[in-house]
Amino acid sequence: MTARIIDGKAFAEKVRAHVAEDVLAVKSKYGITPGLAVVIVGEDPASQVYVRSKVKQTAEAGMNSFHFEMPSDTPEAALIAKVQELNADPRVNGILVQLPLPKHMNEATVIETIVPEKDVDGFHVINTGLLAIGDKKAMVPCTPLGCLMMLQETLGDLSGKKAVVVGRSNIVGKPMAQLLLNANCTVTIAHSRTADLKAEVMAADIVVAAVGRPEMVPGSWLKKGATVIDVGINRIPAPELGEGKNRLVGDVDFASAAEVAGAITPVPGGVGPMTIACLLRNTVTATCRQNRIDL
Ligand SMILES: Nc1nc(=O)c2c([nH]1)NC[C@@H]1CN(c3ccc(C(=O)N[C@@H](CCC(=O)O)C(=O)O)cc3)C=[N+]21
Repeated sequence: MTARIIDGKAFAEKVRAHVAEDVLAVKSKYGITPGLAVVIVGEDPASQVYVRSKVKQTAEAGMNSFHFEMPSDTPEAALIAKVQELNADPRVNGILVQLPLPKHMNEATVIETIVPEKDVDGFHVINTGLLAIGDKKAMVPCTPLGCLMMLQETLGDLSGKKAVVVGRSNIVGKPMAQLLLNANCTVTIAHSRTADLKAEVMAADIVVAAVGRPEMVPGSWLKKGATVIDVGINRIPAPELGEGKNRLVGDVDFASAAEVAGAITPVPGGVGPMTIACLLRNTVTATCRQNRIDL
């Protein structure tokens, strides 16, 4: 069997085109331009590519993009003051504080400072709680939302499917499990202490891998025909490409998994582009809610 490749890049382009249409409508009907503010503390070279495409795609969607870089030794109080300033700025509809933050900061304290209505990452406890009770007002974290969209596009109705989420982070694993549960899947969350990970994965129709360990899920663990969503973005040395070169791999061993799976997302070109598209989508949603606009 050779799996169907789920083209996240192409899907994300469609989502962004739709977002651009909505932005145009909000502008022409209400004279409002959605604005997204991104705050980055310290310079993490791995996030540079991500930030650049985020800024570029915000502009392409016709939205305003506000960008703030603060040095890594910024006091937490100064970052909180910045967030409060953005909370109060009517041109800013969405606020993203790039994670991880430097170790001297408490991430939860900073995230809880963002007003929930502008929390386009969906990381605020209010949004986490709204998602947990299945309330449509929840801002849903971008990566799990992108994964859900790809699953629905691939499988249609997810009701009754057995899903395993490998990884229990607050930003991917837990919200992913909530979304799958809200979509009527039977959900297992597996993690580093799971007794028999292979058996859990083997039982699943849907596998979402979000652990950050390069190629840790081999094809031999998969049920035949399973749908595999690979959230991992790992940079590993690739001497075959030349000295000092790297390549991107997921948390799933793509070559062996593609022999067994029914459909699978590639890395790159799978979940990553969908994450950014969903961030833009969330920013438009936030703009409409803040201005009581019904598109
Ligand atoms: N508050 C916060 N929200 C985030 O959503 C967030 C964050 N912090 N911190 C960093 C991570 C990382 N992240 C990525 C999103 C898209 C790609 C992406 O589009 N990747 C391309 C490849 C890019 C490349 O070639 O390196 C792909 O997978 O095809 C990557 C990484 C969002 N993050």
